[in-house]
Amino acid sequence: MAFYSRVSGSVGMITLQNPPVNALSAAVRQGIVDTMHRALSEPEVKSVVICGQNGKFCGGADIREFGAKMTGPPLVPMVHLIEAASKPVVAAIEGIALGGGLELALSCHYRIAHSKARLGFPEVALGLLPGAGGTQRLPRLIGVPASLDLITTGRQVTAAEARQLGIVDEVTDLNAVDAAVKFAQSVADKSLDARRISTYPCPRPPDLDTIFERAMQQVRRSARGAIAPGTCVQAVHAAVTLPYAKGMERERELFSVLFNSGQARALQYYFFAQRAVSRWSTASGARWDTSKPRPVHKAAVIGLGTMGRGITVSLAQAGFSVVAVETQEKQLLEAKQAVSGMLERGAKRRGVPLAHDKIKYSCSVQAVADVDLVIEAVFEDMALKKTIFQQLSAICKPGALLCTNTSGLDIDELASQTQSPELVVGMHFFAPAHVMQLLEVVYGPRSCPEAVATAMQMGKKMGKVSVAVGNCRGFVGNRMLKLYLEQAFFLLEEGATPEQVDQVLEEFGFPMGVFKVSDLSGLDIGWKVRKADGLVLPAFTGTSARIRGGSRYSPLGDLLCEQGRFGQKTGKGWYQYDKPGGRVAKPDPWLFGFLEDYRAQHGLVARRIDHQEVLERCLYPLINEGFQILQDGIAAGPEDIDVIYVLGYGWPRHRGGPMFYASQVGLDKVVERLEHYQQIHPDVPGLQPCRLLRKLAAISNPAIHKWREVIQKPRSQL
Ligand SMILES: CC/C=C\CC(=O)SCCNC(=O)CCNC(=O)[C@H](O)C(C)(C)COP(=O)(O)OP(=O)(O)OC[C@H]1O[C@@H](n2cnc3c(N)ncnc32)[C@H](O)[C@@H]1OP(=O)(O)O
Repeated sequence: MAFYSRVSGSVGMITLQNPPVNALSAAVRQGIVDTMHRALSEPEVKSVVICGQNGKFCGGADIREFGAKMTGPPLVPMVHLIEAASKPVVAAIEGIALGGGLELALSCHYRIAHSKARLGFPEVALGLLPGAGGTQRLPRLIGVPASLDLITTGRQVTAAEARQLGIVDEVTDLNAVDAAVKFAQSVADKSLDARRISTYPCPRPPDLDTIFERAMQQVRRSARGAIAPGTCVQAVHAAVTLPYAKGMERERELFSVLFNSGQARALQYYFFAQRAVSRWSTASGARWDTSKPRPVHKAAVIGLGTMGRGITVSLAQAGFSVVAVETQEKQLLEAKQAVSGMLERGAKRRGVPLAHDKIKYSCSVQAVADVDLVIEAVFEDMALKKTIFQQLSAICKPGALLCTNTSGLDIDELASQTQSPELVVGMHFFAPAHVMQLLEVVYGPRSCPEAVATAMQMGKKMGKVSVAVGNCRGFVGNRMLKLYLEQAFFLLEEGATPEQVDQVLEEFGFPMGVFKVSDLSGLDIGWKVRKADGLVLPAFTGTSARIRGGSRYSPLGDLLCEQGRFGQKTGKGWYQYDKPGGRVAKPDPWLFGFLEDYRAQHGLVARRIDHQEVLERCLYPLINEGFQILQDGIAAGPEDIDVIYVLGYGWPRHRGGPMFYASQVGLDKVVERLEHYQQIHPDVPGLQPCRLLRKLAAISNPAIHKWREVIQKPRSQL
């Protein structure tokens, strides 16, 4: 709602009230309309101030209402009512003015912002455009190039930048509402003719066509299939080329196209999913609201390879004191230099103070004796990790949390090396650890709720989105990835090429296809894991060369590694590069010959594989594994899986994540296609729809937020 009061006799004050961000719900819009009419009808009121309760002006349209039938007054007539008012209206912007909130502010005749306020049009991230006149008013106020930047990127600006751009009239360090009241009194008698932005002509730069062409090219490059950014460009174009009323009509048409698109639904689902994962729960019943994190002031990182360095930087930047340990003097020095460089670049980019003095480097593991939490980040070798955990258990003070950065090893096996297995959790960072936003927090069967809560909170403090997952091989992300990789290999055996598979996946919206990513990460990493698992056997031919444990296995990746083709680092992998370390992937004629020889050797006849099959074969087994993970209680809900895939594996955000995508495709269709492929390839693993997927498909594809009701009480696998 919005409530009305009178200040100093002559100022009508409208206060938005809808915690937590004063979003423009039906009740708030109704409240604004009613109180505006009241302010305009009271003769003593000479001017009006609009502000938000609890130091937040307005977070925009109420996204929770988007899926439901529209009630209450629409936004557009509401902003027109304000702009057309005969008394000056001043927006007092504290905290945030985002989306519809900024549109509300732009309909006011003046804007006063607190210095800490942030303003912007984040609609593009929800698959929308500013649909209450934002695309028509902003260019009239600040010009086309700056508007295109803000509207197509969703970038939020500080009050200082907003002042510089001309979005706000005044910035104050004091109370913005008091300042707005004073300001409103000072302009009470002033003419409003020059204050209604919709009446301004839209500035028309001479190189207009070039500006719009460049903007379109830019969004096409960065949007990877998302439709909202390009539509935002079209809406701003209407501001320049059409009179205001016609521009508003065009804005409405374009908004409606976006609003009704599957992309907007996916992005809005994702918005809430990313927030939902902080309300974690574990298979044993521990929960975010009943588990208290332990205080952590000082942390340690053991092992300063690529991952350890990134983790050290993240911890120091988050304000923790860090003890960084690498046992060899030479490696320690190298790591110190690398970490310093990363911190310097980070400080420059983010305009924050350097965090060098937060880190103490040591060659001795004894240096971690007094820390509150250790993150072991040595390479993926269970024997080595076990030794370190035995040492840590003996050295660390009682109550210290022992965490391992692993991409898939058994947390419980490590916990069993310590005297306090309840204090052991996994923290699976993604490379580069100081950049990637995702953290999988892995709880073992014995991890206590406080340990999980502490790791989750540490992740948040490091600026990460932490997702709590159960302990199993590969956890959530890599467990599902295995199925995706396997299918990609099988497709090569059957006649596809790496370029074809990658192209399909990139058209779907992944920044890179599976083979390009493998080349980037290094083919030897998976090879080492497969060797440790006993999957890499000496070369021999015949059907048994492609069978492991009764299922089909493709040794293609192993064969490439045997040739020393490890990907970008060696200049050759699934593609060729101009030099070792080169970045630009080019098709390699050698590989075509290699695949032909391989097929001939194994009696395989290449067939034409179409786009649809590549997509379904790569994605549906991965999705099926996601359902198996839910069935096993390893992830608490589909949102957890989707957030992991969007933030950790490049799944296109405008498709919501693999589980949301499946819900859009239709679960019955996913089951039907998996069964189809299973019939054709009965020996291929991962094609058999799991019980939960079948069950959900059978009850007519319930909406994703209803799945939890069907997922049986997670039975602890742990
Ligand atoms: C004709 C249509 C015209 C206009 C279209 C629009 O206006 S679309 C909406 C545009 N606004 C946004 O996109 C803002 C989205 N919100 C945010 O970016 C952040 O939430 C915000 C406001 C910067 C606050 O961030 P913070 O990190 O402090 O908190 P958090 O993100 O966890 O949010 C707190 C809870 O508020 C809920 N929430 C936030 N914004 C909205 C909103 N616009 N509508 C409804 N609810 C919103 C958010 O979901 C959190 O609640 P939770 O229960 O945890 O999910």
